[in-house]
Amino acid sequence: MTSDRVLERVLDATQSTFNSVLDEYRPRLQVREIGRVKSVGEGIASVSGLPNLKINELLQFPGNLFGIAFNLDPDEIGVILLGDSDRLEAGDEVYRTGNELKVPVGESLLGRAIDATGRSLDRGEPIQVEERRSIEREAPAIMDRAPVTVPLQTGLKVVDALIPVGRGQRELIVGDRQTGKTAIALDTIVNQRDKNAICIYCAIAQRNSAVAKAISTLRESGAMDYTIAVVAGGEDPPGLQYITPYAATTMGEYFMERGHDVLVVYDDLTRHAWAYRELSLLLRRPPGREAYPGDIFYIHSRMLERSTHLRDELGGGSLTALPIVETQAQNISAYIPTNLISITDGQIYLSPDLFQKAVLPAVDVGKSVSRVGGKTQIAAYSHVSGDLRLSYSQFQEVEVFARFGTQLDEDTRQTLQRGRRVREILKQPESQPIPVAEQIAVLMAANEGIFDDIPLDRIEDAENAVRERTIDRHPDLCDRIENSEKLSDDDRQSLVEVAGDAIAPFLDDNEVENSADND
Ligand SMILES: Nc1ncnc2c1ncn2[C@@H]1O[C@H](COP(=O)(O)OP(=O)(O)OP(=O)(O)O)[C@@H](O)[C@H]1O
Repeated sequence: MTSDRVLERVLDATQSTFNSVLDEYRPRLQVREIGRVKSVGEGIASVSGLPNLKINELLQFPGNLFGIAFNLDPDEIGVILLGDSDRLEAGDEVYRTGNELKVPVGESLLGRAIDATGRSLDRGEPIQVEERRSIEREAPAIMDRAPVTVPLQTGLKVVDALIPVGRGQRELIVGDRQTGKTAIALDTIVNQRDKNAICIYCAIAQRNSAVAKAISTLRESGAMDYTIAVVAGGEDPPGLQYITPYAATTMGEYFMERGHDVLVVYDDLTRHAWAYRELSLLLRRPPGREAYPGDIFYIHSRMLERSTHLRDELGGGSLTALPIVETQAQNISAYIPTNLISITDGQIYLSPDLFQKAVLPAVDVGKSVSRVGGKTQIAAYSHVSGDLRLSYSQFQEVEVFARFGTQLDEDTRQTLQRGRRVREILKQPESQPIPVAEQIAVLMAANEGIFDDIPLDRIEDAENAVRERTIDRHPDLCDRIENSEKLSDDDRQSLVEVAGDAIAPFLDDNEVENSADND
């Protein structure tokens, strides 16, 4: 073979190898849409150059900072930032992620304090993410919902007897600052121990000390075992505060869809509305009443609509919402409180006047209502709630006149005597939930006038004696009450007799006839 021929064959072979390599070559291309930061403000940024961006899409900024596309105008995009924006500058690059914000969900979150994006706030191990879900999800359809039939016991006599809450209900806790709103919600969480419920405490822009206190109360009472604390601090960017309750709802839905009963406390939605107003004003959305944007009702209604009781075919789980709203100077007709009152299925109103008089929990029974819970109440409450409500409201009316020092007839004197004792009995210290059977025993005794002759300062001891004696003497009856069985006349008679025995020592060593004068 001539050298020319050899060269020709080598070239042919090289050509075919080259062609086959070229055929197999797949360049690794990554397409990223990159925009630019136009300007940065307090918790927001304005971005340009991302024409295909979708609303609510997550954007990535330098320094692992994320934001959500909020305003899509033709020439610029308004973004709410979810982290510290100190180092962000005009001209920085912005990347699309193609996704909405998704938060971790799952059992690994139980017992942890986290922020809305799943970052650990309790200096524990990093969160093990099993699954992520979008923070904005559609509420269950009407056909997927079942009626609310099971009670959610708060362990508070005044709430369980007079303003009962059902699993899947939305009950607003409303009141001025420092009236014990958080305390009621935390007591309810503490009372879910051994009741197979999952709880989520969602703190929005609360003082750090208040959040730390709430979490330590839950830890001390063992409630963190079944609770997740989702927290946005007061100094966190408004964007993070805004998304926190949606993230908490998504975390709750995960458990609801697995058939659990879930309780979510939103503490509080006044501050959530403030965060949204701040963002809207910074992004130049048109302000409306009290400078809130036009969709302020919708941000709360679409979130609370996600609370429900699912049909058995869908697992039968439930998500109960206890949103908290703060009023200024007892003005419940302000914009945000009225919105929330109309969205929810009732409200527990806390009165600063009662708080000052040390009537705690400071629940104003007259201004509180539960539109759903009554149908779910444990059967035994039907023997006590009606009479209790009547005698208490009569007392409240009469008490106003009695202050003028008028001469009182015997009936009025008795109404006052009973009412003062009922009020004393409805008092309850924090973090000390009372089981249903003991509540029934005490409230039935109060209705029957068993406490009428006991001086007010001894009522608490007498009440404790009645509770102890009832559990001791009638454990079977207590079990039946807990199982929502109806009480027979004999059962009621036995409860009243036991209460009569239990309070005897409190009558003996006191001048009975003077008790009314001591009131
Ligand atoms: N039942 C109770 N018995 C005794 N103290 C109580 C009771 N309920 C609340 N308190 C006390 O009242 C104070 C205010 O309670 P809490 O923080 O729950 O009120 P709040 O309305 O949530 O306050 P804020 O407006 O700051 O959120 C706390 O010091 C709490 O310990």
